[in-house]
Amino acid sequence: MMKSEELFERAVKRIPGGVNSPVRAYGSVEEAPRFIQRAEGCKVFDADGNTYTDYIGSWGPMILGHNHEKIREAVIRASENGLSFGCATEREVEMAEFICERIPHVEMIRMVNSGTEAVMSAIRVARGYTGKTKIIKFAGCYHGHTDAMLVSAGSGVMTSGVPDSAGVPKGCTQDTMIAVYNDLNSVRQLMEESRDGAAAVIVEPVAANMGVVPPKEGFLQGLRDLCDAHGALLIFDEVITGFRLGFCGAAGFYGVRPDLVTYGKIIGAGMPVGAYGGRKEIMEMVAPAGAVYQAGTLSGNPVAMAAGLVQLRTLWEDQEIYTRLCRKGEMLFDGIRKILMKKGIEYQVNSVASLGCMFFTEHPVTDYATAKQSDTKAFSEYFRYMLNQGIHMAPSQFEAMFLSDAHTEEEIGETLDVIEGYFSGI
Ligand SMILES: N[C@H](C=O)CCC(=O)O
Repeated sequence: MMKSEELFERAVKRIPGGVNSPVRAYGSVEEAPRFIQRAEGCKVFDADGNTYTDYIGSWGPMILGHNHEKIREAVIRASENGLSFGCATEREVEMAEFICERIPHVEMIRMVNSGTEAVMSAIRVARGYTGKTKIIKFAGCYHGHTDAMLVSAGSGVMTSGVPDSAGVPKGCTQDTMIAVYNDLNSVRQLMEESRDGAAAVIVEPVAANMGVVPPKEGFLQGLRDLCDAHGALLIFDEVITGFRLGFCGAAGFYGVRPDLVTYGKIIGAGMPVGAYGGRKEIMEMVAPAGAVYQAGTLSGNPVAMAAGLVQLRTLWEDQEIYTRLCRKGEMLFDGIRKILMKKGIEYQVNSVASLGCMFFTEHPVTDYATAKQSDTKAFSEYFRYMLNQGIHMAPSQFEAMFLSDAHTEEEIGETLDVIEGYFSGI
């Protein structure tokens, strides 16, 4: 028996489904996921001694690659002074200054512990600021597992085929309105239909939790205009795109300014961190400055801040990283497109810079409904083949492939050879 199987046998007895997040499961409690022991650069190493080229990247934060020397050293140094104080520290101020002085739409920021918390808090602030309750979200976008956002959600919720979640009272979701991604009319209609209007529109500016679905030309600006016309705030959930598409995230990449932005794991270079920020007059609503309550013992944790600051400084000081990431994205995703074309297969490849995915469908994927047309059985076969050939990807059709600065052209080329091998065999 493989070590991963042994570990999984133990895990399922004590951890629901044997995993601490559903997206780590390989589809059933019968199949053990590979248990990862360590990672370096773009490689992960499992408990059975296998090495993989990794395209999960801890679901996004490993922009510089795994176990980056400077980040590791910062964590070790910071931890020598203690792990958590639950009190104000200089590093939190450095982090807030570093971000606010470089990202024009973030005038004030509050650290939290995850993207889920960041979204939950941003929504509360939007409601407090506007005095309205309705929130518009898009089918297939995933904003963490807070009750109000578990409606037509992407990521693991979409993979499970159960779009909402048991245990969420109707009262928690009755003010969440669902629009169609890339369809401004659906947003306009919801805004016009709701009596008091919406407090906010929240969107993944590049949807990356129903596979990768880029915004159509004008979609994000259209949301900005609709929000302005109807007195709603625009919230960009940049948990995946923030500091990845460019230092200013999707807002900078597409030139659209949100009122609030949410960040996640990237700010902590993989440590458990989240943050939300935006216009000063809105953020000043947050306690203790204002009347919107939000708190957290571990928020702004000194070790996480130390790790995150090194990652953000490195990204800021060497912005060529973004050019390299784009080049690698082109190499991988255009490479897949070429293979498919050569083989006469009409699957869709969607990508933006270092994010992308292949949909197992012939129809263009622009929203939740079209993403769901993908043949998930065929994807699962492909996933298993890739894994056995040393390519580590999310086990779901509805997640992104993440590139890092540590992926070399050689490794991307090897990945393309494996993909070509798969499509030569079917
Ligand atoms: N797609 C999710 C967030 O980015 C995957 C992470 C998780 O739910 O564990």
